[in-house]
Amino acid sequence: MDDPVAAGAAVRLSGLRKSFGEVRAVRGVELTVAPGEVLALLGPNAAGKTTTMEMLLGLTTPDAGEVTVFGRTPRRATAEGLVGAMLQSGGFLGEMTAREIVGVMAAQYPGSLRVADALARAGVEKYAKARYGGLSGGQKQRVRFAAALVCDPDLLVLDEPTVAMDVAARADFWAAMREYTTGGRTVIFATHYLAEAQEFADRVVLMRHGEVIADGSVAAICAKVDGRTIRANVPGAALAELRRLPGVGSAETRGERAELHCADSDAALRALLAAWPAAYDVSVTAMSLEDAFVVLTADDAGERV
Ligand SMILES: Nc1ncnc2c1ncn2[C@@H]1O[C@H](COP(=O)(O)OP(=O)(O)OP(=O)(O)O)[C@@H](O)[C@H]1O
Repeated sequence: MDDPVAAGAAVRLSGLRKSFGEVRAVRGVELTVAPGEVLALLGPNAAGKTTTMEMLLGLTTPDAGEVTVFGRTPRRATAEGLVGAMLQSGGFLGEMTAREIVGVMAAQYPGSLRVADALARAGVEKYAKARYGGLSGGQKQRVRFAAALVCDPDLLVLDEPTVAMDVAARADFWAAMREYTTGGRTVIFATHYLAEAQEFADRVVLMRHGEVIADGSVAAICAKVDGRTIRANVPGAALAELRRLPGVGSAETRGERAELHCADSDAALRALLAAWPAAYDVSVTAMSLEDAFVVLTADDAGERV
């Protein structure tokens, strides 16, 4: 490994491929993650995010390509306690308590946190003695977070970590994550909550059909998509008519509420108001990560990226 960035990387994925029968889940992913980066892995359902993470953790064997985690094989990095993971699949025995689960994890790694600290960081103390099987979905997620944290890993890999958490639990979770990353530790998380990526990630990697289609800061990803978004209530307008307006790249409607992604929002706005003078509640905004996501992952978007 001659490249010093790659040599010191937290994670390096090169030429990674994985198929399940006819399904080409991951098609040649290249990714180098520096220590200390907080990276959000985004993409629509079936984009290949979970499969990529499972290969990164050594849980799935790639058909081709190479994975290193802190210069080691994924299994070795995990065995050394360098990696903590929270995945969608797999759970814990329902009869065990959170304290027992986290205790079992801690016993495997010499440099682990105290069990009570991991439970506190994940906000689990109140139900630490309750059976895992009797907890709610969001509570189970917190226990899984405590189990991922307890080995005090340098890299956390989290697949949709806040799914099933309520608003307060999500806020607690991200506060704990901020504390964890302050020391320069690395996080890779997949999410469908784009606001979480926008707020917490230094870097966003967008996958679609098993490939990385965009990689950069939130600002850089948004800048990949030219233009602005016009939102307006447009009584009587058909979607096809809106899509044909000058300057409009793509459009969606919900009832009379229209959302137009525009390369030239000035031209689009003039034409919109000329055609439908009764349009109201009009706003024109720069691209958000969510807008960019919609445009970049649309099925005809392959040529734009
Ligand atoms: N064990 C498996 N057996 C067969 N097909 C699989 C398996 N795991 C994943 N796939 C397929 O690979 C593709 C990618 O799935 P993956 O779970 O990696 O996507 P994802 O981006 O994580 O999706 P989601 O956002 O829905 O979690 C999908 O078409 C999925 O059906």
